Amino acid sequence: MNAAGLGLPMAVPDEKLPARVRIHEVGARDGLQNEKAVVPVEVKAEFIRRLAGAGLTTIEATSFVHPDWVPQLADAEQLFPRVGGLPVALPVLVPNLRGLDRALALGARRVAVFASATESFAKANLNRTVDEALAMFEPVVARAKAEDVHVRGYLSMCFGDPWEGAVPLAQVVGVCRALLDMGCDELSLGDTIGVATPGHVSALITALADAGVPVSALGVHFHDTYGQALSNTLTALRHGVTTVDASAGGLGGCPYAKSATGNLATEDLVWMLRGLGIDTGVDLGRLVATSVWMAAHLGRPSPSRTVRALSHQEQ
Ligand SMILES: CC(C)(COP(=O)([O-])OP(=O)([O-])OC[C@H]1O[C@@H](n2cnc3c(N)ncnc32)[C@H](O)[C@@H]1OP(=O)([O-])[O-])[C@@H](O)C(=O)NCCC(=O)NCCSC(=O)C[C@@](C)(O)CC(=O)[O-]
Repeated sequence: MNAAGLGLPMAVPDEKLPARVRIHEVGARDGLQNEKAVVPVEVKAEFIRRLAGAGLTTIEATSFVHPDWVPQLADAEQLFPRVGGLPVALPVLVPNLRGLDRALALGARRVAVFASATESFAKANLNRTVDEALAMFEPVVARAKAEDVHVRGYLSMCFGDPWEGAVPLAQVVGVCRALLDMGCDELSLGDTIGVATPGHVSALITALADAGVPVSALGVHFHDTYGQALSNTLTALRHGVTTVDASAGGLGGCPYAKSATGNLATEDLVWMLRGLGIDTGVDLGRLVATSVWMAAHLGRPSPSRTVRALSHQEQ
């Protein structure tokens, strides 16, 4: 499948949009953690190699969490050495010092802690209150920074929570500030259940900026439950955000959040950005082929509209 020569629309220059966007690819971690079947480690490694071959430069590889909590990623020790030598950034999730030790022992240079804006999700995902989870992350971030390891701070349920409903902006801003103050290099604003709309995205980024959070430190992480992920992304870009999380083929969800569906598909994102003349360095044809290949392993078609449109003869 070759996406070249498809008559892509001409880009109209828009000075509010960035010239380049960094895609933080989460398919191998956020995507595969939610699959019922455990994908064999060699297939995961090949997935990551193919994603790198398609031009993605930040590929979240796996999680060093308790294997009983996320059995789909229990093979982190086997996976990381298989891909660690790739010339791309390979962040991994670590909830605590035990997870950080495991990741550092294998040479990980980028880690992510994952906080929640709500008490319900903190309890479901980490068996902790919001404050207890932040206390658990503090020594993780301190040790990672001491070792010159880059730290991302995820913040889940920024726009709505399946148990608590609407999440006040001030609550989100407070946890973002705590993550930055403990030393996180960047934040990822998670719409874990995909309920955000563009006005809400605008309101949150404005509230964060008003609280002194630099927009350059923000990434966005949208799920596409209500079909809003691209509109939300465009809104974030207009506010100056240049890091966008996406999952190849739209794989994903979260095992500890009721109603979380797939992430924004990387192909859908790349299609939109190309149309806007925004550089990502991604070869869309190779990426689509990768998602078609992974869909075959999972035994079902990719939910990504772009994958379906560009590969209808192959699925
Ligand atoms: C944090 C814990 C461990 C607390 O779970 P806990 O049960 O409270 O654990 P604990 O601290 O009481 O320890 C119990 C045992 O687990 C061991 N243990 C403790 N930590 C580890 C570790 N890292 N690796 C291996 N073993 C570990 C520890 O050593 C101990 O072993 P024992 O002494 O009894 O033999 C657990 O809740 C957990 O692993 N949670 C992870 C959940 C998860 O990964 N969720 C998905 C990622 S978040 C997400 O997807 C959202 C995101 C990021 O995409 C953004 C968005 O969309 O919003």
